[in-house]
Amino acid sequence: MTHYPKGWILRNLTSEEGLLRVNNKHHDNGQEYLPFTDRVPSPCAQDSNVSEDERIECFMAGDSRSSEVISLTAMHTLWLREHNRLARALKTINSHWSAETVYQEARKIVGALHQIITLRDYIPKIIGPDAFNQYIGLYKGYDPTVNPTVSNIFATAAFRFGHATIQPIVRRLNAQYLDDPELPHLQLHEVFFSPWRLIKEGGLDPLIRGLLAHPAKLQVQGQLMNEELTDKLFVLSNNGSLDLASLNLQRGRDHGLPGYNDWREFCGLPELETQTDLNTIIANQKITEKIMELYHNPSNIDVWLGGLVEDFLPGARTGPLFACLIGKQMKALRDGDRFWWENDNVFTEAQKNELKKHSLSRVICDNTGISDVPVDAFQLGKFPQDFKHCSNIDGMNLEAWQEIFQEGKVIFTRIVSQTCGIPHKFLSSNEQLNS
Ligand code: HEM
Repeated sequence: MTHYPKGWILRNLTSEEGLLRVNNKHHDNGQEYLPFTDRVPSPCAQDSNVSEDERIECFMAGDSRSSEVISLTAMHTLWLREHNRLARALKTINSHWSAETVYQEARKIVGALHQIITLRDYIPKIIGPDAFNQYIGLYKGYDPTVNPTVSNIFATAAFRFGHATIQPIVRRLNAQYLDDPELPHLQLHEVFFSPWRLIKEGGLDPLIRGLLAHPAKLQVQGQLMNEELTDKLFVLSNNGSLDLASLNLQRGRDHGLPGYNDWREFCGLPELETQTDLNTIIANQKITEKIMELYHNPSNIDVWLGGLVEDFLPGARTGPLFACLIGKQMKALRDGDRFWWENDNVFTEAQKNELKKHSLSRVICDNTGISDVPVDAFQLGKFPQDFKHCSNIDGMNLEAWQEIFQEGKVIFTRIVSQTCGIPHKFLSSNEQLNS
């Protein structure tokens, strides 16, 4: 697997037309599902009301965790559909393209969309505008001296802040964004490795509506993680129930992560020596008391816990330490990536202008039966006032990927100017294709 955010979740599933393989047994109102794993019977949970021959196996995707929870499966499925939608559209406008070219070009666009959605739409809301400017800032081009490897501290502590943002309840909503009596709320543990609930209980749409119209769990210092995750977590490598908080702490120790204060120093933040110091960054005194009782000295605090429990920065969902660690990682992933979507000669200017128009909401509109979405899928709003019909959600125009033939040969890639529209500027396709 690669470190870069490029949609690698979709790898290794190609068919002959440059499409990703799909499920040939089940459809979601005519739309595609991920294929099932070849290893049957798979360990995924089954509907207890049906017989063995109606088994729904675990899905197969580029990431073995795609069936962990059905909301994650829904996102994998959405991107599978987006790849195939793009591949079909690209083939329509470039009928001379081989399956390999179609696959690579669709994959390249999906990779760019992942980068845009992550860095433009998601990360600023997590670390806040100030930390975004401080640690990430504007793109200035590829820097070959930057190592973009995902760091131990990022994967084992900082980005696991997400575990405190998970709702214990999974909601499925109807087209009016209301609770659907036929699809009652589920406890999170009821959707661990349960792909049957996606296929037999309404498909993607109700689940994605639930994600769009309900907030992530607000992380509060008195209750960082919900009990569905600390008492009832199920993973395939273990038969019993697990505790994700313990896993995170133990994983940090397994990986030899330095302690909380060391990482604060790494980020240029003041070291904390006493409970009074701790209270300058953790408002809740009961929590700092408890932490001191357990760890005796702030330097002993496990970095995942210390980072997680800090007061949020303004406009952020993390405190200063995780904002720094996530910000630095995101900058390295961007600046150290030769194929970053904004880097020179990766996409044409016209293609970049089109890519910028796209969003997660547009991907949802294009690949589900959902007709109303918020303009920004990461910004919580109320239905209907904060939602727009899909016909009003901007998206990219794939004409910027159309190759023009002259005398039977591909000579030009059309560059559509975003600002003035016409006249079109033409460049040699050799200069433009980077597949
Ligand atoms: C219901 C939702 C989720 C479940 C059940 C879940 C579960 C897990 C589990 C079991 C692990 C492996 C723990 C270990 O053995 O060390 C893990 C790792 C991880 N999780 Fe989650 N997770 C969820 C959501 C999230 C979210 C929302 C984020 C971030 C926004 C996140 C970030 C991570 C990261 C960065 C790792 C480490 C991955 C690696 O190093 O390969 N998780 N998660």
